[in-house]
This record gives sequence, structure tokens and C-alpha cells, in this order.
Amino acid sequence: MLTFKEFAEFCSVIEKISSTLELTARIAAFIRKIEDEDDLYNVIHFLMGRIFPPWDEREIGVGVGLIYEALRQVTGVSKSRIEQLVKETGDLGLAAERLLKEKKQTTLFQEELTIKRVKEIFEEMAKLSGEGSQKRRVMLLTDLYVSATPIETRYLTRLILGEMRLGVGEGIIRDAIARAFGIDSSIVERAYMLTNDYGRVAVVAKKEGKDGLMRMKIQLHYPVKMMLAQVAESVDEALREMREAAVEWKYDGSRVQVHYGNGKVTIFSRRLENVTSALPEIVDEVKKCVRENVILDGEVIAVKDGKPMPFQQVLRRFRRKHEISKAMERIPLIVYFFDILYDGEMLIDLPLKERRKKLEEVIGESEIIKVAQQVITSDPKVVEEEFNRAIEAGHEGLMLKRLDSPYTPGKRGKLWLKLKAVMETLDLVVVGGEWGEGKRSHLLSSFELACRDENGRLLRVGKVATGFTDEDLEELTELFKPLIEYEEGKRVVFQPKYLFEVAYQEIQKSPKYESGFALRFPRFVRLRDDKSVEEADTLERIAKLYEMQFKSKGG
Ligand SMILES: Nc1ncnc2c1ncn2[C@@H]1O[C@H](COP(=O)(O)OP(=O)(O)OP(=O)(O)O)[C@@H](O)[C@H]1O
Repeated sequence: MLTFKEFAEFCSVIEKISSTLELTARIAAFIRKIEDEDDLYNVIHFLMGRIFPPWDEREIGVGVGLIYEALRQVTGVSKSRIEQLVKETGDLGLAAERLLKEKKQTTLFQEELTIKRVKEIFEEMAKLSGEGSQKRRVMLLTDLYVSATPIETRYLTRLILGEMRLGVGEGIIRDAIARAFGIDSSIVERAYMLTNDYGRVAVVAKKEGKDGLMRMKIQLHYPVKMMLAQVAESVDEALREMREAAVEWKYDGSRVQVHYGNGKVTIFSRRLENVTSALPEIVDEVKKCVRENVILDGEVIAVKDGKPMPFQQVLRRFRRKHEISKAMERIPLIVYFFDILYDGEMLIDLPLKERRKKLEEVIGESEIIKVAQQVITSDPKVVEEEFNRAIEAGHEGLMLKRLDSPYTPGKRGKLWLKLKAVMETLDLVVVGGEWGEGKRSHLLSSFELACRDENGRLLRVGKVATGFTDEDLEELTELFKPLIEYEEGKRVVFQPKYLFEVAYQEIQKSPKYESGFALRFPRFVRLRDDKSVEEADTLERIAKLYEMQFKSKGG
């Protein structure tokens, strides 16, 4: 059985490696040696900074606050001392390690932590609810810290915060599994796109090899990665490529994947979180209007008086945990389904034309449940008319889809092209912020933004302080407060969790931020909590946009 110490020591070795190839090789060698299937499953998730797979509803419910409390109890030092150490090291994990190092001499011999034991404790934390649960969480956490060696403390803390700082993204995990078990990367990836669980993929790869992975299928109530679109350069170009396109409105809402089978409906958001309990009216309506045993892909929009409400409102519904019926009245929802992935058989390899037929067969439309309207055309004029209609109706633009295209989970290819009215924006991770002045000193007033590099490291590209309403700032302050890792005068540093969509006037080269770029006149467009940190825009995309604006200005 693998000990957590062995895992932590391995992490401390790979943390220093920046070469992707070497990282992949080291991880491959490490996971190849893991005998126990549960250990392998957990290690894969832990390396990516996850305790449960992303679609799992369970959460351990431990944030920065409880970690501070547990550390205070275990080491007896004050909160301000911990804060000071976090400032010095820039990392709660390192701070915890240091504190425990200072304290360790006095601790008696403890039972060694295993990967299994750590996972069990996390599972127990996730089960807690109601009165006394926070206290119990702190107790479990202090137990963990007491049993851990300093180096284990570093990675336990980071794991709890979901931020391992190893530079290990999904691409590296895919290639490491491929290499460890001698299987082609594309086969590993396909299995992942269908199951969304690299832990399971690794276990099957080890036990059953390539054939096992090939046999992995979409399963009802387990999310499938969503197919994504590229931006259409122009209508003519798009039509030239597709000849004839299925043209649909790009509804301005939020993506959902709806699974209906065995009497149960499960709804996943764009980031594949289970949002079923926030959307009871959709659950009921699906049961009434949709044939059982299907997986559907669609867009939920909020509509009042026949007009779509801002996209933010839909996300508000997704986040809602209490007083859902009130929210249902204030923010009524409609779903437009545009694709079907499964009807007892996996349908993703069928051409869109045929999937669409099946989609129409399984849905009986109602006030709340609709099939997205679709026009098939090769005429740019028709596309333009549809585009204007969509914009007038308050939506984002159009989607142009190839009629013969399969459904390619997780791929952002040319089979779907989007045509939007507004200029390209960036989706960036909020990593820090600043408190306001005077009367607004209780509110956050600006936010530091970061993009990702190829290894998933976060690099700052600027600060945004405009585009917020007072209500936005109040809401955002509430949302970000629990994520504060430490404060430094007015500046705060957040655990990276949320993305902002920002518009800007120009991208500039600048030594001010680690990315080497800065945004000129950045403006907040909206919170994108339908996207995860791993989906933030990359340094590569920013560099590309930078080059493009150069070209459009004629050098
Ligand atoms: N008819 C439709 N077909 C497909 N996607 C649609 C449709 N209507 C609205 N959408 C939304 O548009 C998105 C397609 O664009 P893309 O795949 O690039 O997603 P994205 O990265 O969320 O980008 P964006 O910020 O443009 O929504 C889908 O994720 C979905 O949420």
C-alpha cells in the first residue's frame, strides 16, 4: 500500500522539473509501479490537485479559514504568524510545512498515513453536514496534520486547496498513462473524453490495456466532455469549408448536459459539475417531455417577458443552494437542446444530420423544453438574416455546424464554428485583488488576472477595475472572501477558483507581469463560473492575439 509520504516525496521531486517530457516520464515510472488499483486511482487525481473527479458532487468543505484554524490548534501559533509565513512563502502549503517543522520534535511516534487513509478522511469530511460539522472537520484536519510529516503537510494542504503547484495538467497525465502502460495517447484521451475520469482510465489501462480502454463507453449519469466550437473567420469562409451548414442560434445562456435514465435526471454544467438540485423545474419537465434512456446536450437560458435575461442570471440559478423556488420565480429557465449523445446506444459517431433526427424523436416540446431551431443552408444571405434575427432576439450570434460531423467530446475543432457580434474577450483566472478606498473599503475594488501556461501554471496579465456595478462588487466580494489566502496592506491573494471574462482595448508587451503581457483598458464583462481554472485562456492564445492585432494594424 502506498504511503502518503512516498507520494509527497515524489511530488517534491517533480515540483522542480520544468521539462514536460521529463515530468511525463517521471510520472509514468511512478504510476507504473503502483500495485493497488485504489492507490493508482487516487494518485492520478491527487497529482492533478483533485480529491474527487470533477463531476462528483462531493466537496470536503475545507477552505483557507479551516486550514488556518487547524494549524493554529496543532502548532499553537497565532493567526498573524501563519499569515506572515504565507506572505513570506507565497504558499499556504509551504507555510504549513514550515510551521510543522518547527513544532515536530515534540510529537510522539504516529501511525504512518497511507493514500487510502487520507482519502477516507476526505470522504468523511465530505459526508458531514449540519450543526457541528465545521468543528468535526477541524478535528479531522488536526488529526491529519498531527499524523503528517512536514513534507506531507505541504502536499496535504495544497491538495485540500486544489492547487498542487506541480505543473501537471491533463495533457501530462494523459501522456504519462499512455507511456506507463504502453498505449497510444489518443486512445487514452478518447477514454477520458467519454468518462471524465483519468483515475478510472489509468486503472483500466493497467488492468485491461488498450482493448479495455477501447471498450470504455459513455455511461448514463456520468458526464461526457462537451464538444466545443472555434471562431468563424467569416461566413463565406465557414460556408466554403462546410459547403452546407446546419445553422442554429447561439443562445446566450449556459451549457447543460442532461442525462435521463432509470427514472432519474442528472444535469451537468459546462464544467461538468452536477447542478441537478438547483434546477428542479427542468428535472420535472424532462421527465414529462423526454423519452427515457438518453443523454442530451443543450443551452439553458433565463427568459423574462419573452426576452433573454443576462447570462449572469442563469449562473445565479446554477449556484443556488437554498430558496430555490424563489429563484425559480425570479429567474425562469428554458432549455434548448441541440444534440443527442446517447439513446441506449452511443450516438457520437453518427453524423449530425442523423443525431438531429433522433433528437427530434425523443423530445416532445413544451414551454420549458425546446429543440434548438435549425436552418440548413449554403447561402450566405440566409446566414446573415438568421444572424440578425438571433442578435435582435438578444442572443449571441450563430453556430454553424457541419452536417456530416460526429460529436467529438472535448474537442474544439472546425466542425462547429461560432459567429459572434462582439470582439474576442479573454477568460482569465482571478488570483488577487485590492480593497476599495473610504466608504468602499469593505468591498473589493480591483482584481488581478492570470492566464495559464502550457503546464497549467498561472501567470498574471493585468488588473481589472472597471465594468463592475456596485451590485457586482458586493456579490463578488462575498464570493471571493472565503478564497483569501493572505492580505498585504490593501492587496489580497486568492486561491485560484473563478474566472472573469474581460474585454480590453489592446494587448501590450510588458515586463510588469510574469506573462510578459499586459492588457490595456481591461473591462469586466462577467463572472465565468461555468468554466474551470484549467479552461482559462492560455499564454499561447494571448501571444497569438497580440500578433494578430499587430497584423491588423499593418505592422
Ligand atoms: N445551438 C448551439 N449549439 C452549440 N452551442 C451553443 C448553441 N447555443 C448556444 N451555445 C453555447 O455556445 C458555446 C459554443 O461556443 P464554445 O464551444 O466556444 O464555448 P465557450 O468556450 O463557452 O465559448 P463562448 O464564450 O463563446 O460561449 C457552447 O458551449 C454553448 O454553451
